[in-house]
Amino acid sequence: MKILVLPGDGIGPEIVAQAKKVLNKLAAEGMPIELTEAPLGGAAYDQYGSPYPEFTQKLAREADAILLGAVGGPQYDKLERPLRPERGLLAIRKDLNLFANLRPAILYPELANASTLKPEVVSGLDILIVRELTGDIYFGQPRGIRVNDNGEREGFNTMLYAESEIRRIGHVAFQAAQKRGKKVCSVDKANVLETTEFWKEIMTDVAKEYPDVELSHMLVDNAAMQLVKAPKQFDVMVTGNIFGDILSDEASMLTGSIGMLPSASLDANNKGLYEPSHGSAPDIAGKDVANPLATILSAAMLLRYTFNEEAAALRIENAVKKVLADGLRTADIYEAGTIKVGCSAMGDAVVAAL
Ligand SMILES: NC(=O)c1ccc[n+]([C@@H]2O[C@H](COP(=O)([O-])OP(=O)(O)OC[C@H]3O[C@@H](n4cnc5c(N)ncnc54)[C@H](O)[C@@H]3O)[C@@H](O)[C@H]2O)c1
Ligand SMILES: CC(C)[C@H](C(=O)O)[C@@H](O)C(=O)O
Ligand SMILES: [Mg+2]
Repeated sequence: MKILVLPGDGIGPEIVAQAKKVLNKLAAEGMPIELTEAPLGGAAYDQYGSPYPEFTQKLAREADAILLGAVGGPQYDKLERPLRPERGLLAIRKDLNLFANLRPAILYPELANASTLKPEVVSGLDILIVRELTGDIYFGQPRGIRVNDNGEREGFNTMLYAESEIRRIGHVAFQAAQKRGKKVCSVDKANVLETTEFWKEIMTDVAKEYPDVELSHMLVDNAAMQLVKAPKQFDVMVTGNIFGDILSDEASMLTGSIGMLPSASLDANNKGLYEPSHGSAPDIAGKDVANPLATILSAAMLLRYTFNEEAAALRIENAVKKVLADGLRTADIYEAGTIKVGCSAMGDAVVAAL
């Protein structure tokens, strides 16, 4: 079980250290886990002058799975675009063909009051957002900033999806729905954008292969509204790269905090990169206050999806439930009557609960 660890920037090293404690505990019990480490993002730029250097690329290609913290920070925002940390993340996703991004938004009952929604609206929430991750306006060419014919500067990007890209993410979504609530909601902006009108057409076609799954379509603006109005109407949501980015951050708050939302980014063979859905949180970096649970839950997804270690994954998820039931909370999910702990203490508590 070759796992490459990419701590990244900001809170990345702090939260990844907690997930490593969990994996090391399983390794000490005999699971054949081998951890290696490399830089990605700003940390890689500082060391190698590139956000996705060859050193990291070689290890990433060799690994079975990758655990990432987060990348980015204001100190890198003035770099030329290709050198920015976020480009390193996009590059590794593309390089490894990690097109299927699974972002489960699950409300743990202990966090019902931490959710921004009323308990009756959100209790029992369990949505899986399936976000296409290697296409769309994130990668479409041409792109850039140029001077137009009127001599004025303009920025431009291209929203692009090939039929094969839509089909393969569609299959991921429908197959996930078959194992869950048997509903897929495909989110588009087909009333305005040809790319997503095409998306809708292809999704409708893919659905014919899954007669046991109900397909619905929703415009993205309405979907954003419905997520906060009545989120339990959703089972699996499938959408493109940019809409999925935005809707998954929105969905995270229904679960109490962005610090609770893990993710898996998979290729066609379940090689995967696993990371919390949040960023490097520069505002709280280095203070030992970040919530490491999204990263720890990402390690559980890693064991489940890449290694088929369902029992170990469940054990980690149950350990997280136990520490929440014991009342432990990082600052982002703290409420009166619970016990506030730091990032590292939360990691230790999860290991103890294992
Ligand atoms: N996958 C990634 O690596 C990733 C994802 C999103 C943003 N980013 C990058 O991160 C940097 C900061 O972006 P941002 O501020 O827009 O988003 P962010 O997700 O880093 O932070 C948004 C807010 O959520 C809080 N937060 C995030 N994670 C938390 C955690 N685990 N525990 C407690 N609070 C947490 C932060 O303190 C901040 O207030 C940018 O450079 C951005 O490009 C990286
Ligand atoms: C940092 C950025 C490139 C990234 C994205 O937009 O995909 C992040 O927001 C995410 O959600 O993983
Ligand atoms: Mg995002």
